[in-house]
Amino acid sequence: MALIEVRDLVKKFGDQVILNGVNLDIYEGDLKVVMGSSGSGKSTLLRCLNRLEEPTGGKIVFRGENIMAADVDVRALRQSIGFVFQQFALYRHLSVLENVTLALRKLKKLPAAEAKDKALAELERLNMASHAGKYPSQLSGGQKQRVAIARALAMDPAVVFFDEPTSALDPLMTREVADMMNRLHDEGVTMLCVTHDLKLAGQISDKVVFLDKGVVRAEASIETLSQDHADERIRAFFGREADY
Ligand SMILES: Nc1ncnc2c1ncn2[C@@H]1O[C@H](COP(=O)(O)OP(=O)(O)OP(=O)(O)O)[C@@H](O)[C@H]1O
Repeated sequence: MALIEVRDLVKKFGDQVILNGVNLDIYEGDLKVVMGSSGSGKSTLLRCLNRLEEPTGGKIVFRGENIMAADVDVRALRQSIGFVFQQFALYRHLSVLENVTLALRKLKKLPAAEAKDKALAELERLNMASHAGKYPSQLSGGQKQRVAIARALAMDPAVVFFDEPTSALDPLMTREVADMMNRLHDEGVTMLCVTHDLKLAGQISDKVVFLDKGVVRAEASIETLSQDHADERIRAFFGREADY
């Protein structure tokens, strides 16, 4: 059984149809990448999956539970989904360690010492423990993103969502984040990443989902999508300067 099953998902804003029947399965251990042109609804899809947006129709089943049901525990749902954003979303006035500890104290209600140990272990996992006492302004973009990933993982989520995690990063730092995501994939962490960064997609995933005009148009390797796909528009989209 898939960890997340998306069936015929529809999302409209007024009479603008953004998602028009999306079908997608995410299995435990997947590192799945969703690509699509700007405005194709990638972020909206992620936001429907953790109920930050109210879907207009269709079905989302998460760990066997219909999360569109009226009585779903949205707080618990959000706690089981880690989120990593383009702009890192770290608190500037808190140290790296405090940034990772905060949610463990506030949401998981861990005692201070336990929260600190857990946070340090996650920072260690992301090769960031030696930076624990620094502030975000003292870190490179790639390092900030690794702290954001450590913070997401510290909550022991069932899946981590990434929304354009490398948009603010140069190619070297993108590689750094991609390497880390690959390592987490090897460790069995389930991840769903939306991006328009072909480099990142090529570095982290052998299967890419193409979202176009509100539906999943194709799911295949970038090589297949760029070279062999029958739809010329898909070949053109994935055939862009792909020097990954
Ligand atoms: N709260 C909202 N109200 C109205 N329209 C919205 C809202 N959120 C998103 N949209 C519209 O939905 C469409 C899809 O937006 P979304 O951010 O999901 O696309 P995207 O594929 O993630 O784009 P990008 O790659 O540019 O981030 C856009 O046309 C956007 O203007």
